[in-house]
Amino acid sequence: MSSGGQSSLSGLRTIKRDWSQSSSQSEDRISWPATQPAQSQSSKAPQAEVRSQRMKDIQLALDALAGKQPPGERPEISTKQIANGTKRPLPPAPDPPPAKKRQLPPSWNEDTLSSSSNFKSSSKFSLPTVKSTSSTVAPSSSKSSSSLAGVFLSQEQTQILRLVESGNSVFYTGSAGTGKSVLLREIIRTLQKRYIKSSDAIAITASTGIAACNIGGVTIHSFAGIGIGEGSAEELVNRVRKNKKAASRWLRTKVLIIDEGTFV
Ligand SMILES: Nc1ncnc2c1ncn2[C@@H]1O[C@H](COP(=O)(O)OP(=O)(O)OP(=O)(O)O)[C@@H](O)[C@H]1O
Repeated sequence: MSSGGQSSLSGLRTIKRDWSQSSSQSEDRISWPATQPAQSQSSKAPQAEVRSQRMKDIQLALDALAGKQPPGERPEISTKQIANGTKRPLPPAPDPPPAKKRQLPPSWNEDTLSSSSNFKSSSKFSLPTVKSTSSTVAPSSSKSSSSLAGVFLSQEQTQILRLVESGNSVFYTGSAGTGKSVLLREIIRTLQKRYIKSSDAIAITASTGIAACNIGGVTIHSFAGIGIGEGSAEELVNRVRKNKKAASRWLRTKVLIIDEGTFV
């Protein structure tokens, strides 16, 4: 190995190395680019520029040795790709398809839609018309506007309703599903209209709590103020007379309705 020097403006010297003694090291031999010799002593090139050029040359040589590729030809790997574990550069994303223009029917005029006055008229929704149904209680004299739509009392139901309206005490019964509850709701509706000023005039009761809830009333025992109803009739009457609230209820009641009365 010999070392020699050729003076340059940067102050560095070209080192010549003899690699012939070791063949195994020949592959790693660095081909140091030769520093451009100073053309003349009187050159005014700044030392910093020459020094940076020298450093670039060295860097190029090192990169070429390490990667076998010039730095400019190596693919750029972003930090994102490294984080994702993908070292290969991703293919460029395809261009998004062009936005399709909505096709309007030929009868539509876009100028018409853009006009504010016409827009008001076109945005007027036409909801389906709901036809109100008036009282459907059969050919009765009472016109109940709040009765259920589509319910027409049968002839028998209408007959019972008329008896109640006339002030008669009525007991009606029938098999399951014969329309007793429907009739009772109509009776209550009719009487509530008649006694609209004194709501206490109608006592809506039932023999059981569930039956009372179905018609919006209370149990007959609760209304009467007799507790569980133990004792003789005289004893119960005396108990009601002593209960001022219960006695007052009895006195104000004009109509007593008892649903499921057969269970009392
Ligand atoms: N006049 C009517 N018009 C139309 N539907 C009716 C009429 N009367 C009763 N119905 C129908 O018949 C069915 C039975 O009526 P409802 O419940 O009043 O009978 P119910 O005698 O009280 O029965 P249950 O004794 O089991 O309580 C119900 O679906 C009711 O809507």
